[in-house]
Amino acid sequence: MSRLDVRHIVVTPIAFPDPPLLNAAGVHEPWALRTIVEVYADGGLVGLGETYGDAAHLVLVEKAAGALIGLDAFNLNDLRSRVAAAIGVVDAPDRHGLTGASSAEKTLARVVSPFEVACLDVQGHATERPVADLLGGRIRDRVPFSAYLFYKWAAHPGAEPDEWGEALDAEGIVRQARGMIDRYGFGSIKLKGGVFHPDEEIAAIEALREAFPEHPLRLDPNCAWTPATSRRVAERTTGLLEYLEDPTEGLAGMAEVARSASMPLATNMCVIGFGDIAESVRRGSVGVVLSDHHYWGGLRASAELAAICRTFGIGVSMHSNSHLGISLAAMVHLGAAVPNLSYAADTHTPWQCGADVVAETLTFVDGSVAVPTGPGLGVALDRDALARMHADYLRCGVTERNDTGYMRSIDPAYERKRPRW
Ligand SMILES: O=C([O-])[C@@H](O)[C@@H](O)[C@H](O)[C@@H](O)C(=O)[O-]
Ligand SMILES: [Mg+2]
Repeated sequence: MSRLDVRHIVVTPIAFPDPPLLNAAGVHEPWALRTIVEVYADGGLVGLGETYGDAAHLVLVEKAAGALIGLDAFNLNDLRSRVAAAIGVVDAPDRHGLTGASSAEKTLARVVSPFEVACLDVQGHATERPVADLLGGRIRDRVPFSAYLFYKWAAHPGAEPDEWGEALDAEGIVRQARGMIDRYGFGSIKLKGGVFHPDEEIAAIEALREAFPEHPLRLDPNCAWTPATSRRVAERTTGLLEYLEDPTEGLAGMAEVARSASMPLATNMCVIGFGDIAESVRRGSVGVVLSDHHYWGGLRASAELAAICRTFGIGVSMHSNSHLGISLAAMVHLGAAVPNLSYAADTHTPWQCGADVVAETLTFVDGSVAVPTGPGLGVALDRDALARMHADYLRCGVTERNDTGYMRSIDPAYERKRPRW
């Protein structure tokens, strides 16, 4: 096949309603932001990508798009070089800090990612093969996800309650788990912690264990605890958790906790780039890495990460932020092709409350999503939804995810602390 050149790229920032989910940084704003990338190539082929919508990131994505015209959609190395040259050495951190520290390397990876996914989608359409085949071929036909529970308010201030209702204690969390498992069939459960005193979050884990004796459980406080608190929680949750995610900050702190914890420690906050892996292995900081193609540089980079983890006997799962159906499809293709996806992946899909930018959203059956068999990612844009969500972006007034700022607008005494306990 001859070259398949990129002719035109459309970058569209969008917003969709987000429930008031609580975390260690504050609370989700009423709108979540994403950016949708459409890459048009020779022969009328189009590929899709999805990424963050924060203003500083959007500027870089737009800059990169301009540099990719004429790129051969099969040359993903050239894609990375062009993006690097277009944006220069720049660090565009996210404000919430829930995906760990920022760096120029991570910023570049974040900007490359949606274009890489879109080019793989183009390649898939050109070859009439699913993206999973381009990543080495599917090892599984269905990719398992976990129920991702959040403490939450019933509604944003002044708004109508959302479909999930309030969850501010163990009883509310068990109710939420039941609703999510009834609807999606998830076979494992993750609780987003770092919101209440660790004793309350341990009580929620104990209540989940009682209500769901067979479901593997995880707890993720996003580094809200000191190493000493983390060790205490690890001891009290022995036998309850399949892994404890990012209890404390940094590779040294995690290693200190890992030395006494009976369960593996997982992370999407301290091993966030290839440069972190050697030190993590040397220190024994983590037993599971949650890959995320949005900030590891795309699907191929995430597959490389998984191969390195395999070498060192480190487990692999997938991290999630608020996302829509293009990202879900990308995660499913990656999950299908990674041999050592050792844990069910995270997803925020239930929190979208049905909103999507793709025409036919992939569905969960028994907690898993079937790997699409059609060409490319196997999802198509719903153009009316895209236009509606872009209009929402323009009118919603949110240009950057700011969980702490939003929380402070409701409770001026709120302070962001890491660690808090
Ligand atoms: O959506 C959230 O509030 C999560 O806390 C998210 O931003 C984290 O990045 C994530 O889910 C995690 O696993 O740390
Ligand atoms: Mg996490």
